[in-house]
Amino acid sequence: MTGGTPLLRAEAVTKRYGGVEALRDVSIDVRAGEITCLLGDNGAGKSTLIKVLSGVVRPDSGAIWFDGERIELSSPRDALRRGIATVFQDLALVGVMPIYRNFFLGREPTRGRFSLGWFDSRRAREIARRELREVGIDLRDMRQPVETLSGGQRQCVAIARAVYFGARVLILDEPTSALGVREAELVLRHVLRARASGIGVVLITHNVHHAYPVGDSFVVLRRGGLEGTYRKEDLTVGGLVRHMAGGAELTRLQEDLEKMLEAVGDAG
Ligand SMILES: Nc1ncnc2c1ncn2[C@@H]1O[C@H](COP(=O)(O)OP(=O)(O)OP(=O)(O)O)[C@@H](O)[C@H]1O
Repeated sequence: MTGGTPLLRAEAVTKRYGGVEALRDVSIDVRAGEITCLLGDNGAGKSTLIKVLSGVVRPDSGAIWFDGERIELSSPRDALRRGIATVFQDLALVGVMPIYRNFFLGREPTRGRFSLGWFDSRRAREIARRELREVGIDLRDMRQPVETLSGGQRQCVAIARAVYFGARVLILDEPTSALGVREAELVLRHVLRARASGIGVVLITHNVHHAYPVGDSFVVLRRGGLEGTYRKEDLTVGGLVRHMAGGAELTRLQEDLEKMLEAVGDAG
């Protein structure tokens, strides 16, 4: 286990929706300069956990710690103000708007001495072009609508925006789902750069083959509970697949089957 205080920690978090226990006593540590992968089957509780970490839902019980201090996240804005940025699957991009406009959506740089200064589009275009070029997306015209970009490029715009505006924790909700191999690679490279800059990344995915090469630790959820937390050095890709697929339950099933076969053999 890596020492030191985690940047962000959820401790024994429980969240119920009516009779459904979406999360049961789940803990996760997010460390600066590491990628923490959050994995689990459909309905395992991944979305609920990231909603708790990003201030969208309040847990029924449990605690959130940031920089060693216990905090309450009252809203997504509150989380963002602290440097916890989440890129949800819809990416919060406006397809028909130019790339640079999307990059600054709601946070436009202004010119002039007064707060009512006008939007400095030239500067905004330069910044957006520079930031995207840094992650390997070299586009000539920042005025082209964001919808003309590929899925991976759009994902990178959303990530670059969060990083540029000072994310300390970056939560990515299935950023590589529905992407081809090359596109997923583009996004994962970008995620690695975010890690190298000291950001604590939470990467939510179904895909073990995307998670394993980039992850430092792996949190596996199962039916709302914590199946386990593993460090990369203690885990093979096969091991991670087994944890995802049910781990202990599958092992028990295999043992039961072996016993049955032995019994059949003995009887024969
Ligand atoms: N707003 C809600 N109201 C009622 N039940 C909910 C709500 N949100 C989630 N749930 C339930 O909580 C459980 C966990 O759901 P959650 O969306 O967190 O899982 P997930 O791991 O993100 O799944 P997926 O990969 O399918 O998105 C599921 O049984 C789901 O039906």
